[in-house]
Amino acid sequence: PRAPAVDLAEAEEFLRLFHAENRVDAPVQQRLARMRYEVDTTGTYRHTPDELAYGAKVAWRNSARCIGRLYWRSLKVRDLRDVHTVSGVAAHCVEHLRMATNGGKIRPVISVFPPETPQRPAPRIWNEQLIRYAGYRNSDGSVLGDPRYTRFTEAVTGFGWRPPAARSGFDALPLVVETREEGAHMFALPPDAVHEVPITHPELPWFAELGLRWHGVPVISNMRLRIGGISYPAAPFNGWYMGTEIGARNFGDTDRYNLVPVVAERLGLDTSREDTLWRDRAVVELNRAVLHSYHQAGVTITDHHTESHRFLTHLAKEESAGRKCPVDWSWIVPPMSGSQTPVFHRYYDEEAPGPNYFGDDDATH
Ligand code: HEM
Ligand SMILES: N/C(=N/c1cccc(CO[C@@H]2CCNC2)c1)c1cccs1
Repeated sequence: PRAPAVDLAEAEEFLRLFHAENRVDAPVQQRLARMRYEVDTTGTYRHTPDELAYGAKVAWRNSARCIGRLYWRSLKVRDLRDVHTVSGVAAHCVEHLRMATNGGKIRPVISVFPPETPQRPAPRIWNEQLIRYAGYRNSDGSVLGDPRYTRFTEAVTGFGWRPPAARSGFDALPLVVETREEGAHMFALPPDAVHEVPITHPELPWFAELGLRWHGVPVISNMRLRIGGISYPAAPFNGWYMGTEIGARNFGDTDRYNLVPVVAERLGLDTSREDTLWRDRAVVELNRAVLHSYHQAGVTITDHHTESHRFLTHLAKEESAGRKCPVDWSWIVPPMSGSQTPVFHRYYDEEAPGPNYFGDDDATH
């Protein structure tokens, strides 16, 4: 059975938007006629490089959960729609890491691999992010590394992946890429493509003894880019981190590295009762260490206060451009000190128009 043809309404809406927001010499009717002909004869249609680049940028602009949208126009779009093999996808993902890292001055980049078409299914990347750390479950139930990835670690180990001789809490997992023709294949990331930051504290020397580090560049690789009815399931994109993602969530969540009690003890805080606010004091120091370390290492990072102000600037710019800006308050408000940021104290529009990025849990694919 043929895959459902492209949603013509979504395709037309996108092409009209592209023509409206960009200086395009050809009349939109011609472009629409060509698209309809392609959909009728092949069940899909191909975006021009300019349409693809614009679609990826607008999908970012439409991402209601993203606080970092002020720079949506600066996204660097890599058109990799002619890369169909697992080794080609893997090699370009490594190149993506190098381009995005840029010696620490991180550049927002997206790599767009082939879309789903009736003729050929798209390549798929099974990692949630290009760089994630292994989680090794010990017999006593304790975990070395990131507890979020114990199942992924067991799966790739079953596939033949071998951890480093000396396992650590920060061993980068292999990339898993699948195509219909070749099946799923694993690729180790070259260590020099994984830029890492050692975590130290601006005033507390003992912090370094915790032996913490984190990778510089976050690259989301499990979200589907949808543009004008076309679905690109492999389109890894990166920005830079907001410190709270590492300091409050990756290091702070009890089902992740769970470091708040450790830091509280080393700070000598009274952890015997909740109302000493030991958790709040420890998570602040954890976040100060993250921001300090990235600044020391010359790796781009932003704090949740600065990023909140930037986001409200973006919101004002969108409103003066006559566009609605979709915002999911529960994601935009940072996971610590919420009411200390200006994004907390207001309401927003919620509905998100296309193009957009979709997670697997999102209803519409
Ligand atoms: C340039 C710096 C950027 C910063 C500081 C930033 C910041 C963030 C943060 C803090 C989140 C919430 C993540 C979480 O709570 O787990 C987020 C979500 C998101 N960002 Fe951005 N972002 C940036 C660039 C980008 C780019 C380049 C794209 C895509 C082209 C993007 C697309 C998204 C999407 C789709 C989400 C929601 C993810 C989901 O629903 O799971 N962001 N961003
Ligand atoms: N700073 C970032 N943070 C994230 C952006 C989107 C998603 C995520 C991770 O989301 C996971 C699923 C829900 N929380 C963790 C993190 C960026 C990654 C890629 C571009 S910017």
